[in-house]
Amino acid sequence: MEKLMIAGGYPLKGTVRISGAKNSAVALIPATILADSPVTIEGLPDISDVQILKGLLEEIGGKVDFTDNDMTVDPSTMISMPLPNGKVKMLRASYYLMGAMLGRFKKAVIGLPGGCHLGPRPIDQHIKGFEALGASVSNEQGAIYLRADELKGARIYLDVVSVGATINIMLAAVRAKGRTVIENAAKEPEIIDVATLLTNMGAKIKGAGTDVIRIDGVDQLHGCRHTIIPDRIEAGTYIILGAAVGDGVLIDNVIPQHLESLLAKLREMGVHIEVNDDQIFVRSVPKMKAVDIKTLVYPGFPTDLQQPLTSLLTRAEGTSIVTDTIYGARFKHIDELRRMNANIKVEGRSAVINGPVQLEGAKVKASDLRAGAALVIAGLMAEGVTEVTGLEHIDRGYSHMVEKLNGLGATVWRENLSKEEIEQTKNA
Ligand SMILES: CC(=O)N[C@H]1[C@@H](OP(=O)(O)OP(=O)(O)OC[C@H]2O[C@@H](n3ccc(=O)[nH]c3=O)[C@H](O)[C@@H]2O)O[C@H](CO)[C@@H](O)[C@@H]1O
Ligand SMILES: C=C(OP(=O)(O)O)C(=O)O
Repeated sequence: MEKLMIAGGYPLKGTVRISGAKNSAVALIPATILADSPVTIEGLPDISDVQILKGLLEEIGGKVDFTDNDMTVDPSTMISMPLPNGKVKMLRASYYLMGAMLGRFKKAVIGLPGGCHLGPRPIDQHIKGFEALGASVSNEQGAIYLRADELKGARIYLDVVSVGATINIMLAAVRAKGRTVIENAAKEPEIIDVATLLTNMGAKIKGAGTDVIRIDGVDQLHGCRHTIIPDRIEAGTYIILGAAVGDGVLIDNVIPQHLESLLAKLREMGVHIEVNDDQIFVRSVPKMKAVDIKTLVYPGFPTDLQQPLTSLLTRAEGTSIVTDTIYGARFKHIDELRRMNANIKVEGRSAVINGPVQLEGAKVKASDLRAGAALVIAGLMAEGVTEVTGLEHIDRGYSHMVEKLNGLGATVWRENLSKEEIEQTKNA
């Protein structure tokens, strides 16, 4: 087990290149199951979620080569192996194996997913979709059992706008008989990316990126090459970091339109931002204004950037209120930020942040992926050294974070935990 050491209080400068999108990657990889010949996905991030999914595809008999961020999957030798336990519990997106395996084999057994603990994360809308397509679904001892004699297109209205349910239903529907219409679908860029891959594989999908998606089922899907979109959440994290401690940070390989809600808020705070075609330049300013933020489905402010932004808001003058309408309990980072001298309290679904304060280095623990990002940003802003544990969460979603930070002039390194520290982490 390791901890991340951060020598804080120094300005960062230079260029950071953004990796492929985690939340696309974790759907694109399972989508390859639906093809009958090899699929290559270019530009995948080097993160543990991707490695785990690679292992899961191999468990079901796929041949997978992952070299220099490009993954080629030969799905022709895959079998419908039950996956009730094991690796599926290590990430959220293993739920996409349900839609993809159901679509290909008309049956699947997949353990309930893991991922970040952000309060309750039900999958009732995924199940409603599978049932509407004709599958019988049961939950037995923590695993979902799915079976269908035949999948038939259906009209499905999502009661909750869900990224996961939208993609999962697409995966199950592309090889179903007839037309499926998903209404009240999520509109996140990752959904368009998955639809693009499936279309390149021969699927017939219209409307991805709007709230009505129409899918006309086809009998077979074939191999293709696909380049993943850049990670807007990783990009947003480095933009926030640049706003916090940047003496001129260029974020390279981004799609600026994916980040409009964040850029608007940062401009409101007074942060200096310049946008080019696929780059965003950000520079910190001595004084920033407090702002209120409400997380919403895309194109609203993303819940995944709420935690990193909280760290920056400790520097803003006045009171900021951050309300998470998607995950009302996504505030486990707040206690840790308080250890670093932040003046924040949680009231219901909101965090109330009073600033400005000078953060101070401390020993803190990442409880989930974006809490980890928030603590790294706070560590870079703080005076003194910060030690962050819980790195397995950060490794799920940030490719080569230490190298990227040090490339901007930070002094950040990983160290093994002592036996004593491992015991303390277990008891915490
Ligand atoms: C792997 C992946 O892409 N993860 C992202 C995805 O998670 P995920 O796909 O799990 O999130 P959803 O969009 O499904 O969840 C949105 C909201 O709907 C609720 N809900 C969802 C499904 C369901 O069947 N029933 C239900 O009630 C959830 O509890 C949540 O309040 O979108 C989230 C919201 O942008 C992001 O934070 C995650 O980073
Ligand atoms: C919550 C997240 O991921 P997951 O849904 O994979 O747990 C995230 O990426 O912030």
